[in-house]
Amino acid sequence: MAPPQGSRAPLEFGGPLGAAALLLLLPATMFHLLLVARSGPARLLGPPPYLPGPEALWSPRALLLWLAWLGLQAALYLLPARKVAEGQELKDKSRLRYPINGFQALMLTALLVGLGVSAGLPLGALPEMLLPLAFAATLTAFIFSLFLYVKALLAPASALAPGGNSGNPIYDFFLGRELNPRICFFDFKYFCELRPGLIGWVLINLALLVQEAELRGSPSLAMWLVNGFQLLYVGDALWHEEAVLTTMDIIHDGFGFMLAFGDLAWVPFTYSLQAQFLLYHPQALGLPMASVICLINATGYYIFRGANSQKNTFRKNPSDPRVADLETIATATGRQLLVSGWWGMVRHPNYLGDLIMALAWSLPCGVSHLLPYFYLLYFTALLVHREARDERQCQQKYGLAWHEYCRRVPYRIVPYIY
Ligand SMILES: NC(=O)C1=CN([C@@H]2O[C@H](COP(=O)(O)OP(=O)(O)OC[C@H]3O[C@@H](n4cnc5c(N)ncnc54)[C@H](OP(=O)(O)O)[C@@H]3O)[C@@H](O)[C@H]2O)C=CC1
Ligand SMILES: CC(C)=CCC[C@@H](C)[C@H]1CC=C2C3=C(CC[C@@]21C)[C@@]1(C)CC[C@H](O)C(C)(C)[C@@H]1CC3
Repeated sequence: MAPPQGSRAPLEFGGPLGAAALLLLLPATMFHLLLVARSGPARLLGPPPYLPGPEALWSPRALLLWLAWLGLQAALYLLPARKVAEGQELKDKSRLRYPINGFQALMLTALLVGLGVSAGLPLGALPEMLLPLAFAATLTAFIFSLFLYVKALLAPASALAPGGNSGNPIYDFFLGRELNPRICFFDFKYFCELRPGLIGWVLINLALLVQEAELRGSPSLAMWLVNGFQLLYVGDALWHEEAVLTTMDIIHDGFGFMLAFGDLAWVPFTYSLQAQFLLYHPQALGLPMASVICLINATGYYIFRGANSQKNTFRKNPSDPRVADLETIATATGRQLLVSGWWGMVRHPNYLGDLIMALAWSLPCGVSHLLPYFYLLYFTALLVHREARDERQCQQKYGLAWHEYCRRVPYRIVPYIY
């Protein structure tokens, strides 16, 4: 059994108490949002319209459907991949290998859903099942995180994450102990981060669009925009799948309840909130306003993609002609930091682009309710917190060079503001 590691790593999320609170708060928030989105007043800050009884949450059919979805995505993950990528170097100097076939999984899922619908599959009935499906996903996340916690007890010390090994079971269960839990080639964290939740999100959006068409004759322009923007975001994530290998979640965070619940339940059931809201609260949106919103989304996407691609290209090969002319700072680790281009504008240009897109996803829902802006508010808090965590890690990693970078690029996310 591996001894607890990293016990001196500073505790995050308010330590064991904060982790215990989040274990309850995150699922409660998700169910609150699901209930409120379909209620008339749709008040984000008000009480839920009713408290669902066990019969509204528990459905063997929903559980079966959810497990079949996970099974389908796992089977698609195991299909031959166009490429196998290597991850970052690990503590023991080894590198893990990852299949790059996420976009293929998205396309095959679309094909299967298309075939199902033409054979009579009632996609428009899915929105009625959101509550029991979310319950099934939450249950799965709890059981799966328990499995991951136990599995980590058998893992060698070198396989453990820098955080998540405090010795406090609740904290470690929440944060995750093992960095890259796997069975053979099947990497649980990498699979969950990009497949069932992200693809499930766009499928739920599509089902909401279909139900709106069934109810009102055709989908509204607002629903088309939300579906289109979020499909672009998910398609982009899967097209640039390899880039996820350099994100904080894969490199630094253990795989525990936070990510398992986040990937499997939180993403599909709360990120589809705008489309859920639009089904029950139709909004009239004119073409001029729709064009402005498209422009906002395009600007956000341009910054998000430009910044992420610039960093990934640079990390893969600093002499790549696309980044070779950028100004850099040398660090004691041998790695360099970009100080011009996107990364010379603010220290997290990719977060800025992501936030601008988040705004564009909410605007089609109008300004009469706060609820569709939940994603923007939550995401701002998540990214500000994430930026602070990354800052600490970079300070540790790069020391003086990081200080120099912060001096040269003083703003974190929004130029001249933050
Ligand atoms: N939709 C959602 O719910 C969420 C989306 N995201 C998105 O995921 C993406 C990835 O985010 P995340 O993993 O947090 O962070 P980043 O992709 O920004 O990665 C941060 C890392 O980049 C490297 N880095 C920082 N500054 C520089 C520089 N100047 N030059 C070169 N490398 C630098 C450092 O790692 P090193 O030096 O070791 O390479 C640092 O640890 C973002 O676009 C974010 O918006 C994130 C969370 C949730
Ligand atoms: C509140 C809660 C449960 C927090 C858990 C956070 C997770 C929901 C997010 C942490 C990092 C994420 C990323 C994406 C989705 C949300 C989570 C899992 C991401 C896959 C979305 C698509 C992007 O293009 C991305 C690949 C850059 C991104 C990676 C981080």
